[in-house]
Amino acid sequence: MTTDRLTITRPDDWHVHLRDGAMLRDVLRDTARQMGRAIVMPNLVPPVVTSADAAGYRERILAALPDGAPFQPLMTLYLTDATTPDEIERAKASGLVHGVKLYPANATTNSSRGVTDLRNCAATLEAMQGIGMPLLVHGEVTDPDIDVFDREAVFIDRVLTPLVRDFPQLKIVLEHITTTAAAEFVHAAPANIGATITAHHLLLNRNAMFAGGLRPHHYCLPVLKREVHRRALVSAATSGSSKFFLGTDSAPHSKHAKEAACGCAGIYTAHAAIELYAEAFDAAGALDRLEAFASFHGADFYGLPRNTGTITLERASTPVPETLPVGGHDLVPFRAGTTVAWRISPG
Ligand SMILES: NC(=O)N[C@@H](CC(=O)O)C(=O)O
Ligand SMILES: [Zn+2]
Ligand SMILES: [Zn+2]
Repeated sequence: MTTDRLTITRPDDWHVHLRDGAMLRDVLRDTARQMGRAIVMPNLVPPVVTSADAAGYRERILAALPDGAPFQPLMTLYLTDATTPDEIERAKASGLVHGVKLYPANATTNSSRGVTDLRNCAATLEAMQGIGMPLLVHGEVTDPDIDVFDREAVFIDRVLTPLVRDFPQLKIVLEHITTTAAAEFVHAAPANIGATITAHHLLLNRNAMFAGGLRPHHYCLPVLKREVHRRALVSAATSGSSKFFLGTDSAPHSKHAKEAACGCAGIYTAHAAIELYAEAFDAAGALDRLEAFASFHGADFYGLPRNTGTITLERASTPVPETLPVGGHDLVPFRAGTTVAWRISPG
């Protein structure tokens, strides 16, 4: 029997880029339309490195929210070589900061001030472990000798495995996992290790970057992988394991920044996020597992209450515009000019 309507507890997005300035208001509307809360990434220019930065950014988000939207931003700090244990204490005491993000220096968009060597952060990681502040990880090595498709797997061997050994109580979220290696690592790890999975990594393999020509709107980091990896991610997301939860990594860049000689990494999915996950779960015959993945596992991992409201999804082929106006520029959303198979019921 196929399900055409599905009511679930309002989901949360445990990894999203809302940006700042002119872009913020437009992308926030998409996220706030469906998500109860979101873990907001700190890779602004300049990055969100102190609790004071996070509090200021949170105020700008709240000011940009549509009236009456029941959305709560959950703030993060950007870890640098210079982040102190005191800053972690302040972050915890603020009650606003829910994670600290590790970007290996130059691994991805706006990561130039990221960590050059995790050994510089030992005292800070110790403080995070002690007070239960999660470390959120962009898990790719930056060594130019490592093939771009292997950067996540090598990160797990070289960085994550020793990190878990040295800080066994540290809560860690391996963000936007893309490989069998990552799914297996997280499955086998203790309960303090979780992972987010994006909709686009559940729906696409790397062929999508080269379908009939170069497709910059399918370029993100970590880059799309082979079909065998996509299948492993679908298995993990639909397994029912509480270690895996929804994190869109919706990462807006303007059309001109993507369609360029050196195009930016990032895929925009916030306009249809839960709808795209519904497609992926439906294709796997696992719609009954969507609610726990989207609305329970993340909240439980972060030690936050589950949302109480609901949303209803209905099966209906829904067009996606060629472009969306975002901050005065055109942005090309995921599925631009085509359709998504689900929509949120208006009534
Ligand atoms: N995922 C991406 O391709 N890009 C993200 C950064 C990130 O999450 O690595 C961005 O900020 O644009
Ligand atoms: Zn990342
Ligand atoms: Zn991201």
